[in-house]
Amino acid sequence: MVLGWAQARRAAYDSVVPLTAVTEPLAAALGLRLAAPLVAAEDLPGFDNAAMDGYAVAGAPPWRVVGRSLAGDPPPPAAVGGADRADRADGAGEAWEVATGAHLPPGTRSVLPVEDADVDGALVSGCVEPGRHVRHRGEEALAGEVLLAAGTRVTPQVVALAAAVGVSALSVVPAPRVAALVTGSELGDGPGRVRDALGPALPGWVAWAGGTSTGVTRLIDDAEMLRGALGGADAEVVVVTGSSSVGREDHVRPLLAELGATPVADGVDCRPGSLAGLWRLADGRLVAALPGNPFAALVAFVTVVAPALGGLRGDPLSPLGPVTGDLSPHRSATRLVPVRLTADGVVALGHDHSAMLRGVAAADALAVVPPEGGTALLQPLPV
Ligand SMILES: Nc1nc2c(c(=O)[nH]1)N[C@H]1C(S)=C(S)[C@@H](COP(=O)(O)OP(=O)(O)OC[C@H]3O[C@@H](n4cnc5c(N)ncnc54)[C@H](O)[C@@H]3O)O[C@H]1N2
Ligand code: MOO
Repeated sequence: MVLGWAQARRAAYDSVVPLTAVTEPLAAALGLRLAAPLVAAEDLPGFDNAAMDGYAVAGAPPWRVVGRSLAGDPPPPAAVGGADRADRADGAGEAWEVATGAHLPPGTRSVLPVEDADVDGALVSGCVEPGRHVRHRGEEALAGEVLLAAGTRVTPQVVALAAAVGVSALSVVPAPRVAALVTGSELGDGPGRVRDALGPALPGWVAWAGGTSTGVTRLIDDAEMLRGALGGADAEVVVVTGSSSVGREDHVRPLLAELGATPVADGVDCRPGSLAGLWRLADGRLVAALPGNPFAALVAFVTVVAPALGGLRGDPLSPLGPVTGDLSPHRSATRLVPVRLTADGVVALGHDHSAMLRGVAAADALAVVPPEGGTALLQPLPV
């Protein structure tokens, strides 16, 4: 069934569930969604330590410097005495010179920053509140504590937190794999042929939408070749460009019907991109039809492929914000228009027919213009 543009986008998203979780090292998990909560493996910090370069002390000044604790040093021995000054000839408590991040020597409670310290030979004095400039074991996280919920996107900051709490691998929803089949006997270089614009673009579109491209295969217009390539595509989503229309050599829809594929969207009421479609095969794979006309193919990609990939990754379907601008609607269908963003709204760039590329290559985004001339929305473009 032909769906409205927003309906098709929603249907593509709703047609999938997140892929089965995998465990990945931190670097490979970047950008994916947590499939399980992030749980601290260790306390953070792992031990009481100095928050400033200076002197670790206890009790009232003055203090006698008895040692040095640098970051990375083993914990200093116990029995540092801030309180035992009564035993000392000069009446001073003890201080340890400490670096930021160093173990806080046992018996000390505060760190006097070096710039606040008066040093007189082996004696240090200065003013510091009890407990100041100390980071306590577990004050940010305790081992076993849930730090982030499942569904959180693994940003570089999440990677940093995981590493800090001793977690080196994460349970994540993997990126869906996408195989591209670019059909067209006319494609190629030389007189009378048409240069392939989509094959070079598809890996970038897939990466932008959060998929992993497994490769682009060029096919001539042949039903059996398409059947073979579709059957052999090892991916969650197969994107077929061209061959989506009703001509003698347009094999996508007849083949999908023959295979008994279930339509999610069979045509979209938009211009360009009306021939876009998405189906589910009996084996669970999705097949997307992208019209051969390049701008139409991109519209189809953002309409049905990108939302499906988002759903497979466990991403939410992002709401599209309204835009204003001088945008002329189509009489009956949603129009997608390449636009540039300005402080006063959007400006249509032209070159926006189905077979064109100049408009969209120069555009910041697409304006999604409803037929009745209501509020237009801003659809981001692959970057
Ligand atoms: N009788 C009808 N004809 C057409 C209809 C229709 O409703 N009834 N719809 C038109 C629309 S809209 C589109 S869009 C195209 C879609 O055609 P196909 O998906 O079947 O694609 P092709 O026929 O193979 O190619 C169309 C056009 O695009 C060029 N092309 C194809 N692949 C590439 C590529 N990889 N890089 C650059 N250009 C490509 C191809 O040479 C054709 O010019 O159907 C209309 N016809
Ligand atoms: O699918 Mo055709 O684009 O309507 O441009």
